Amino acid sequence: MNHDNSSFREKSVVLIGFMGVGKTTIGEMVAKKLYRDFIDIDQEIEKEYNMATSEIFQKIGEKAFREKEKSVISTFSKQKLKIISVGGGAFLQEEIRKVCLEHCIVIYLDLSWESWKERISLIIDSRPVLQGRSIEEIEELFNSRKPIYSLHNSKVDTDNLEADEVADYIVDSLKLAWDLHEPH
Ligand SMILES: Nc1ncnc2c1ncn2[C@@H]1O[C@H](COP(=O)(O)OP(=O)(O)OP(=O)(O)O)[C@@H](O)[C@H]1O
Ligand SMILES: O=C(O)C1=C[C@@H](O)[C@@H](O)[C@H](O)C1
Ligand SMILES: [Mg+2]
Repeated sequence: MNHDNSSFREKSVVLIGFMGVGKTTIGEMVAKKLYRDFIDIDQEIEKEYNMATSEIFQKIGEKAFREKEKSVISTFSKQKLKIISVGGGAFLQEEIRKVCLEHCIVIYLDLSWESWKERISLIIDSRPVLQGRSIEEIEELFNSRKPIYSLHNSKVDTDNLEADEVADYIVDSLKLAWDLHEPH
C-alpha cells in the first residue's frame, strides 16, 4: 500500500544494486536527461566527513558509516523529484528499504556475476568492503546480497548494455509509468 500522497510523477527515483553495477554513473545520466537533481549518497557522506569512503571505514568505522547512510537516505528519500543513487550496502538496513519503498520509485540494476567480474579492477581501490577478500569470497558476498535487492518497483538487466543505454531505458520506462499513472 502506498502511504505517500505526493503525485506519482514527482516521486524521487532510487537506484539500488551491488557495488559497481553502475548506480552512480547511470543515476547521473538519468538525472541529466530528466533535468532533475542527482544525489549520490556515498558522495553526500564523503562530503559530510570530508573523507573518502575507505578512510571513513578505517578511521570511524563501518557502523558509523551505516548510521550516517541511514540518516542521509532518510532525508533525501522524502524529497521530491530527485534521482538518488544509494550505496551497494544500503538495502541491508530494513529502515532504508522501508523509507525508499514508501516514498520513491526503486529501480534495481542487475548484473550477472560473469559481467561484474570484468569490472572489479575499476572499483576495488575505492570499495573497502571488497578489500582483503578473495574472488571466491566476493562472489559469495555478491550472491548473499541478492535477496536484499529483491524489494524493488522495477528491475533492469544491465548485462551487455552501455551505461547510457541503461539510462535511456530507465528514462523511457519512467515516462511510460508516469503516463499510465496520469489521472484521466
Ligand atoms: N553499463 C556499464 N557498462 C560498463 N561499465 C560500466 C557500466 N556502468 C558503470 N560502469 C563502470 O563501472 C564502474 C562502477 O560504476 P559505478 O561507480 O557507477 O557503480 P555503483 O553502482 O555506483 O557502485 P557503488 O555501489 O560502489 O557506489 C565505473 O568505472 C563505471 O564507469
Ligand atoms: O556495498 C557496500 O557495502 C558498499 C558500497 C559502496 O557504495 C559504499 O557505500 C561503501 O563502500 C559500502
Ligand atoms: Mg556509487
